[in-house]
Amino acid sequence: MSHHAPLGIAVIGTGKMGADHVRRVRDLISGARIAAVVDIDEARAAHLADGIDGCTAYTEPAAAMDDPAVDALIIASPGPAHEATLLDALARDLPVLCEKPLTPDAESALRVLEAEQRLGHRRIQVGFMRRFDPEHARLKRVLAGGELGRTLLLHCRHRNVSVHDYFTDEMLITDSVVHEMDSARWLLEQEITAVTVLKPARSSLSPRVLSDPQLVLFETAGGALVDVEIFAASGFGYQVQAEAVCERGTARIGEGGGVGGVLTSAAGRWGGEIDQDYVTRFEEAYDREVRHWADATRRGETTGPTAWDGYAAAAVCEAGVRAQATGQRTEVTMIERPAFYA
Ligand SMILES: NC(=O)C1=CN([C@@H]2O[C@H](COP(=O)(O)OP(=O)(O)OC[C@H]3O[C@@H](n4cnc5c(N)ncnc54)[C@H](O)[C@@H]3O)[C@@H](O)[C@H]2O)C=CC1
Ligand SMILES: O=C1[C@@H](O)[C@H](O)[C@@H](O)[C@H](O)[C@H]1O
Repeated sequence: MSHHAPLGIAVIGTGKMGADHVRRVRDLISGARIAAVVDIDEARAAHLADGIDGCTAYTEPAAAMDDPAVDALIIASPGPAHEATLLDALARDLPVLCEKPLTPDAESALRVLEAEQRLGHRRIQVGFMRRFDPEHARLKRVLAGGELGRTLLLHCRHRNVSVHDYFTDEMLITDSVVHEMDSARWLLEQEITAVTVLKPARSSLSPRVLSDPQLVLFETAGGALVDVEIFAASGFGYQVQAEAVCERGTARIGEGGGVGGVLTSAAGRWGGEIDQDYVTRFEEAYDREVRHWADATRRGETTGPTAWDGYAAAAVCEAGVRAQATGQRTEVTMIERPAFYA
């Protein structure tokens, strides 16, 4: 498929991320337009469609997929809804940008992986947008450059101001730490082999259903250790930080506090602002991610993070959820990487 007419995109799930992707495609992505929006909340989709020329609102993902104006999909419904939509999309050979997680557990991710392989070509890009973040890309280049030697440790901090009211302990792993699963695999170019989860005293300010914060430890195939602090309701700001400790030095990102990292000195104080949300902290990454996907799709290609990457993260999530529940170090079980995803 090579597109001259604008690529007609359906956005499935029009909550926080979906609505942001709709705005992004509408305002920033050349050669693409929003042809449909889908939400089980009929009023939400209808309200969004109202402001966009030639956009139809649906409550069923499959109905949008059957709309001849729709060439490709962005899936931004919650993780547990992704599998059914992905399988329907693959059955129709539609290109998809699927928000992370691909699916929340390994078995469902494997079903998606198998369906894409049966189709015989890649159609899924997974929304691991940190790979498109300039800071993460610089860290990747430094580590790949080899001057610092092997990476032995990766210290990560992942702090949200707050989370949706439907957030659970499990989602700390499958919805939040899933980002570090992907960034660690990508930065270190190694699979994660085991997960341990430790819980300090919970913050009395976090939602009662959450044991928040938690400390998650990954072991990797090459012997590196990755520790991740996940603090879902930190209250004060959005921070994603990483420091790689290598044989000949360290490299760290995420210290600037986001919003351009401007440090001010005034009125007897110094400091800067901290982003309050991923929507601003990763704005450039999302823009680059969606542009990359739309451009590749118009060329008839699928690139970026693969369904294999989504499956690998889901396999680690599954071990992580078990480790969280049992307090035990839990080994990751995953299939061999199929040649299809080499
Ligand atoms: N890459 C990133 O940094 C981020 C990714 N996400 C991901 O984006 C996705 C959506 O997250 P949010 O926007 O925060 O959630 P949200 O709760 O704000 O929005 C989800 C929307 O999907 C709708 N929905 C639920 N089931 C559906 C179905 N089967 N079909 C169609 N619509 C359905 C809901 O009614 C709601 O409007 C999740 O996969 C999440 O992990 C979310 C935030 C940041
Ligand atoms: O993907 C995201 C959310 O779904 C998740 O819940 C947050 O913890 C992450 O920081 C954000 O990037």
